[in-house]
Amino acid sequence: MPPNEQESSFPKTPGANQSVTSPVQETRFSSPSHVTPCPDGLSHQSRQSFVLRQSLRPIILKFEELTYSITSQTGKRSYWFGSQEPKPNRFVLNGVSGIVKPGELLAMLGPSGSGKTTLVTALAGRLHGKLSGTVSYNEEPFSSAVKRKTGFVTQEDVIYPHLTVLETLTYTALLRLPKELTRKEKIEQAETVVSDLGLTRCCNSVIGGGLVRGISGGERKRVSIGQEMLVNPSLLLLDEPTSGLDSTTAARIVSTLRTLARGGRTVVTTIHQPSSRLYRMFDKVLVLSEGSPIYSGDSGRVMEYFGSIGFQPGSNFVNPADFVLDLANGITSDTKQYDQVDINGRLDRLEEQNSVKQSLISSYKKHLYPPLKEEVSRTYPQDQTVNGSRAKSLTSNITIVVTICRLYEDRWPTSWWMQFSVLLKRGLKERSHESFSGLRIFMVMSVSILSGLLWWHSRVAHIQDQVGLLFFFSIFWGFFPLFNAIFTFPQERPMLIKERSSGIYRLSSYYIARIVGDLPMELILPTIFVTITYWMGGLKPSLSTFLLTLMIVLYNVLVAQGVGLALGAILMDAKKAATLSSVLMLVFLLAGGYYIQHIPGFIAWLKYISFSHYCYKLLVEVQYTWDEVYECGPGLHCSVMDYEGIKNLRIGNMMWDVLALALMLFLYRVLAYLALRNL
Ligand SMILES: Nc1ncnc2c1ncn2[C@@H]1O[C@H](COP(=O)(O)OP(=O)(O)OP(=O)(O)O)[C@@H](O)[C@H]1O
Repeated sequence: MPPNEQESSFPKTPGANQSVTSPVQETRFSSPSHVTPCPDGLSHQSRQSFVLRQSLRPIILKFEELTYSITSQTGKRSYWFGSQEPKPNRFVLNGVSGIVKPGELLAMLGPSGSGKTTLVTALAGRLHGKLSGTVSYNEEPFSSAVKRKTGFVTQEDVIYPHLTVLETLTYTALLRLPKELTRKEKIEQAETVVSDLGLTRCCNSVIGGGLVRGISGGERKRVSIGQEMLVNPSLLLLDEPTSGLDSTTAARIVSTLRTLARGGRTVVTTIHQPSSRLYRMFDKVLVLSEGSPIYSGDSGRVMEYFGSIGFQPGSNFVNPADFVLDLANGITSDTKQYDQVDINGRLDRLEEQNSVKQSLISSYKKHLYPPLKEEVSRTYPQDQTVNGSRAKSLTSNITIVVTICRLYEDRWPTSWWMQFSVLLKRGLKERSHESFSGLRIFMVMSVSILSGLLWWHSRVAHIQDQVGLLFFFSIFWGFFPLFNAIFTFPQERPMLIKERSSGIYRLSSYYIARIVGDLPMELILPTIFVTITYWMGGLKPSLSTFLLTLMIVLYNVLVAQGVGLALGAILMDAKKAATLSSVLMLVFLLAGGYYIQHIPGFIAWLKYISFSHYCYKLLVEVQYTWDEVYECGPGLHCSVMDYEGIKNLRIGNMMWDVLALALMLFLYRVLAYLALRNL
């Protein structure tokens, strides 16, 4: 990384210095002769630039008459079921149409709650529910191929907080770039994005978030954009990429978006309150008022249009964005200010605002919608895509482009094994702080030493104490891994949704990587615990018995972890899962066979679903032999197997207990996997 690269270098892509030209002129970037991704004879640097800066396969995005409604609740509770009565539908989007071509940057403006996020999510193919109307990408519906060519930056940045900027982008590159690129090339792509987005200065800083201090909000947003840029998306959709940022950083981000658009991409962004400097960078704007469009077209013609329908700004020097946002709220230059009106006046004012909004919606339908509808329904020649006729006439470069496009159309960008190994490494790195957290180690060490002292050199003569220690093993190493595991998927949910909706990896590779990644710590801590407590507690001084005890405890840990994963994945709510697992563990504790020896028959079945019961039984089975005796009264010796607490366990064939645990180990993990599939 060049040491002199400073943030001021941002952005350095070729289009950065270009003047804002019409999108029609810009389509030259999409010419196939320019989009050769990796022609031989070029340096690495220029190869990367080609891939990053020109769209491989431009997309014309069209949306027609999009309408989306939600059913909210009235708040009245039904007497019997406590459910709420459904309210009539509320329109979040109402007849929104538009067209964005490669090379264009469209901004969606509107007051808070006007439906911008809903619209951009619908265009990204991620909106589920009652969406009507059509969205097409080069005249085709949304598909996995489109998904892979689409970058979507959500309003909240979903990035791992403990990875550095470079690590974040490198892992994304390794996962998202096609398998035909070498590992080295992918890493170089990530480095190029780091420098292109002016992130060089903070590339080794952790992202941060929550309680972890990391890079700034603007830098984090650029990392999110960089993650999408890595795959050289043909269509880039962003939800409020500038919210919460200072005007300079916001301008930098919008300037990057414009540069990306100039590279032949179709870029759509929602934006809250752009300054006039930012506004000038947009090619087109779409203004929403309560879900209905009031303007759609050239950004430069907005004042002219509203002037033509009788809405003039109060002064000559007004930011067009402020002006249209006021209009979208129903506020015109004639509307009285808040502090100038009383309660009655406010009611009048609301009516006035509603009538302004209605008048703007009607004007849109009358003046803007007919030509827009005509433009949207026109079929555009596919000569902007490599599959078009122009492509056929071109030389060997095209072969490379077509190959790359085909790669992007594969179901998955990388092999299962590659996904697994990258996800495993990324997970280990991200969670290393928590896996090896001093607090966890301290907790396990202190509990093991304390229990070792409490059971210090217990003897078979004190059979009840010894059996209690074995029961404690099964319960402690049931609770602890279960509680750790229930948080796994609720915490990972946003990342999983984000990455799975981008089609980056298979669920199976993620799932197995996650389970394997958690294993070392899940197994190391109980090993330390058992080693300390077993010998301090005076259990059978035999290496083979110790090893068997350890294996049973580790087996129990894996089953408990599976239960926790399944509960977390099914409920997807850590609080609910924690409550349910407390109840479950309490049931297992009571039904385990240690506290209550004579459980009534009608409820005795509970122990068969308790993994702690099987673990406890196995621990007793390996600890004692049939010929062992204990002092059951003064001068009296009884067989250990006749001790009430052991007799009731019905010790017999260990194989069944091992099999029961194996079944649970498998079933709970399958349950968790199936629950994740429905995310
Ligand atoms: N799934 C949903 N459940 C309930 N309300 C919803 C849902 N989706 C959207 N809405 C409502 O639809 C309206 C539009 O929401 P949306 O997030 O699209 O607005 P926005 O313009 O992006 O707002 P902001 O600028 O504040 O982010 C809001 O009133 C929101 O509460």
